[in-house]
Amino acid sequence: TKAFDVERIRRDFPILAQEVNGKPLVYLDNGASAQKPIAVLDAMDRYYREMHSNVHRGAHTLGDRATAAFEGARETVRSFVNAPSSREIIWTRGTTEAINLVANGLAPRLKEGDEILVSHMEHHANIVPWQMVAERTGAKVVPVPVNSAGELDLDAFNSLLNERTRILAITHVSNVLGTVNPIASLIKKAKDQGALTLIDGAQAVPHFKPDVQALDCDFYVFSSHKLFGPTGIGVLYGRAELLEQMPPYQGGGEMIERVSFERTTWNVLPYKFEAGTPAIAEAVGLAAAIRYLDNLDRKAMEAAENALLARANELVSTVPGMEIIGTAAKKVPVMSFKIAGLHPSDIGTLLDQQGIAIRTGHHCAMPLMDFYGVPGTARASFAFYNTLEEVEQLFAGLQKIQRLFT
Ligand SMILES: Cc1ncc(COP(=O)(O)O)c(CN[C@@H](CS)C(=O)O)c1O
Repeated sequence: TKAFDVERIRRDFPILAQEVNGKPLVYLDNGASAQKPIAVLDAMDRYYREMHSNVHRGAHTLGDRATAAFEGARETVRSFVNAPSSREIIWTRGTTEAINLVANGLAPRLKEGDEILVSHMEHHANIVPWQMVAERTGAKVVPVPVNSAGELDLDAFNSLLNERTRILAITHVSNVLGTVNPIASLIKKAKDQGALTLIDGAQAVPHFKPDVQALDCDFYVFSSHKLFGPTGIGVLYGRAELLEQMPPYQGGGEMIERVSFERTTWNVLPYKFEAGTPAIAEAVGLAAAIRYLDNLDRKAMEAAENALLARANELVSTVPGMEIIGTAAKKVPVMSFKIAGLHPSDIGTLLDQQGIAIRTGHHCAMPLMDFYGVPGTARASFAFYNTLEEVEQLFAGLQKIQRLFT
């Protein structure tokens, strides 16, 4: 794989070339939201300048242009996840709404004593919707524990998966730990038990393309804004035969076939789940982000990301009292950590004064914080446009803080 020319790549991301607090911005909070390439900005600008209209109304030329752009974006997403049909690609506001849609759609199948298997490393978006549905149906949410390295306890998984397991809802990648779960085998085991499978791909898709047919999962969800696309839009991939059986998530225009006060019938897939005017420009922006990624050498991108994480791991020992939280064998370039004597939020604030952006807190994964016995962590999450120099700057900043404040 040819060397990854990160300096040329960085010129595609205008936001990176700025100073924060008088220092060059070092943006290491990509797990919270990634930055956007010019190709995305141009695609959305061009959409509004030349194509915008409401969609699926078929009344005039601009409407046809907007509809073609919108449905073309859906096809780009279909290809990105290798779904059999674009009917199985549902636009949502993001990962959170996609999971809520599925949880509500599967609720009619759940009864007293049924189990929904999740993991202890889940984001609240893949815990709370299931708790809400369990509350209503008498089902139970059962968490699979993780080990101290932040890997799923596979023995526990095997013993917790049983004939009462109706759904396995699990993250592909942990937003806190960076752990990549062995989801292909987890999905197979769940299917052997007759359970449906939902995979939270929010932190996976910035690093690799999911193949939903190879994974053979029933649902796969992610957000555009973590995949270098705009906020306000996300994707639910769902197996068509399941989506057909699920009731609509929201009512309104678009999702109907015929409305009368006597009886209302639903539209076909995917529109049954897309009530109201959609996020059209955002769909166009997400498609542009996917095309941008498709033009990158993915192997080189992965090698560059792994080099960033390897450099960070090497430098941990230069900061007295620093400890990594999440040391799985298979990780994406996310590094949560704590420093003895320092509160995570102080680390974040003091790094920001040096122009360095990381995230601190519970990262919407409180059960995981409880497991580690911490109120929160500091988290650096790298993207392919970060540089080894930025990793060095992070640690120089941490060394300075550690010296000054402990
Ligand atoms: C694994 C996982 N699952 C769901 C979500 C929610 O994505 P939304 O686009 O907000 O709906 C996220 C978003 N995690 C951000 C914001 S809390 C982070 O800083 O880690 C996630 O990482």
